[in-house]
Amino acid sequence: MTTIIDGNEIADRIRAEVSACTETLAASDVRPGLATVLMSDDGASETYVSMKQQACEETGIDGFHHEIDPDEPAAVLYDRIDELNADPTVHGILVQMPVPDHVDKREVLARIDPRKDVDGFHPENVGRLVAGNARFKPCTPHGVQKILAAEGIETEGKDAVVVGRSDIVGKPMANLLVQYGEGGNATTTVCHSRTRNLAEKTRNADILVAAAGVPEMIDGDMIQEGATVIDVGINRVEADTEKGYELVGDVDFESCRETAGAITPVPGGVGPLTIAMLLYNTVKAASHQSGVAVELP
Ligand SMILES: Nc1nc(=O)c2c([nH]1)NC[C@@H]1CN(c3ccc(C(=O)N[C@@H](CCC(=O)O)C(=O)O)cc3)C=[N+]21
Repeated sequence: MTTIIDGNEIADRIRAEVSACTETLAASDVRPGLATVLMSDDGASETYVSMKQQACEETGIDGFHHEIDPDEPAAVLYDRIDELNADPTVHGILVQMPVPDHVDKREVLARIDPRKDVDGFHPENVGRLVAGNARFKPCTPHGVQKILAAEGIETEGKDAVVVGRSDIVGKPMANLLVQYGEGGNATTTVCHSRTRNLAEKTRNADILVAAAGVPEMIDGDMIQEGATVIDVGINRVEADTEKGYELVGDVDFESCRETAGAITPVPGGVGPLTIAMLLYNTVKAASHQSGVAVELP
């Protein structure tokens, strides 16, 4: 029997734990604050940012939302980041990606105070993660680790294959899987657009993480019987629905569901965990900055 992993349920449990932490902080008059900055007209980005703000409200986190017209010069965004860095009510800062072409993405990531970098994308935090001393684990890969733990899926000694090498998912995911300790110790392979004989690699995976951003690229004959299949892809594809699109993952769910031992759906799989781990990192940031201890799992 294939397990269809319920990401919403796992995320709800983590959100309850985060709420307990915000109560602990509130008892010391600390209210965690998360600033989100959107410099884009993209509909999907708007949806995701508003979901993050909603999630903050539900867990006792102050959400501060900032919108910058995508036609403004890059300096407007840089100045806003400087202001948020200096604002003591803001413990976490998230600049929604992608930013417009005339904005230097690397400058954005490097400019955020690394102690407020709840995405974990600042070079200092990337370095710490790789060194096995993470401050903030990037939300999506951290969420995948939480899914594996919640489902009792051991990673130690397993063959893990990550498809995709992005800075926000593929690279940190592979790093976490290969590291010493819980949720790590896997023999990890990273595949990407230049990989030869991809199916040969993916068929070797006990744990397959699909994060290439290519709709339904992983099909049933590319996976091993009983594999754990984690689908990080969230692709809007045109469809005859009310909204004019539907969400599909990087995994062809129907063709994989029989063969897989466990599989995450899209939506309702990894996505909700990404948001839960953002709340988690925000509470962690507030705890560090205020010196009030919390017990995050
Ligand atoms: N600095 C930055 N940090 C991010 O974490 C970040 C970002 N930029 N840019 C865009 C991506 C995308 N992202 C998602 C988070 C949750 C869902 C999510 O919860 N999805 C729901 C469905 C949502 C829907 O219905 O559209 C699900 O999968 O069940 C999706 C996408 C965070 N991102």
